[in-house]
Amino acid sequence: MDGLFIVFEGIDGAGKSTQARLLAEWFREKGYDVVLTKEPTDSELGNFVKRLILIGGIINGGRISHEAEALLFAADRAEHVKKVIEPALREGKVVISDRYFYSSLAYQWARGLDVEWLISVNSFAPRPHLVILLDLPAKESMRRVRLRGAESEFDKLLELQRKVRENYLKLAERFPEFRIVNAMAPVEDIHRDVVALVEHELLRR
Ligand SMILES: Nc1ncnc2c1ncn2[C@@H]1O[C@H](COP(=O)(O)OP(=O)(O)OP(=O)(O)O)[C@@H](O)[C@H]1O
Ligand SMILES: Cc1cn([C@H]2C[C@H](O)[C@@H](COP(=O)(O)O)O2)c(=O)[nH]c1=O
Repeated sequence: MDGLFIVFEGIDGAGKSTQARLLAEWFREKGYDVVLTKEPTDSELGNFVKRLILIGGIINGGRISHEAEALLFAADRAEHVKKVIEPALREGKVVISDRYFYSSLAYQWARGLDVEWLISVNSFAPRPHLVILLDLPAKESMRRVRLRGAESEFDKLLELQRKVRENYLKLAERFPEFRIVNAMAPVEDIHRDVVALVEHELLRR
């Protein structure tokens, strides 16, 4: 594949969509053809998955299993890969995705699934050239997304974000495409760090 494939990952509110948009603008100003995309996708399947997570995974009054949830994310991803990512890369475009299969590894692992099973379920997904992990403490994530429900709900969500963050840091040790960026910095400073990583990758090609 000739194009360049970059993924932003991180816990909720880490600044992925902000940085993905800024990076897409940076590439476009330089004359590159860019596809800015995300997961879950904006397709019918992706919207179904998004609605399902928002209502806590409940179908017909019962919670679906975490395995079924992981497979639904993977089904949306398979369509994303076949219909959007691979065609754009074949045409030599820059593809920037806000979340990808590493989100399944970090989140569904935090929900108790086996990470090796998750890796195998997602093995159809081509590895990107760069994964930019926007690393943020869970408390700041909660402040940014303003998830202020009942105290018990807040504690549960905070604990989940903590686990997800830890998982991402473990994944960064396992997958060499990861680069960690401090997401506590101001937006413009993070963008500058991201551009430096991308320029380094462009020089290697
Ligand atoms: N570096 C930053 N410092 C402070 N606030 C930020 C920073 N980057 C983004 N934000 C703010 O934090 C919120 C979440 O940002 P954004 O939507 O980019 O994150 P995200 O990682 O895509 O979130 P989600 O995973 O929930 O979709 C927004 O209100 C955004 O303006
Ligand atoms: C792709 C993917 C996502 N998730 C989770 C992560 C977030 O909590 C939501 C998506 O929210 P966003 O505001 O659109 O980023 O879904 C997941 O658990 N597993 C995945 O594979």
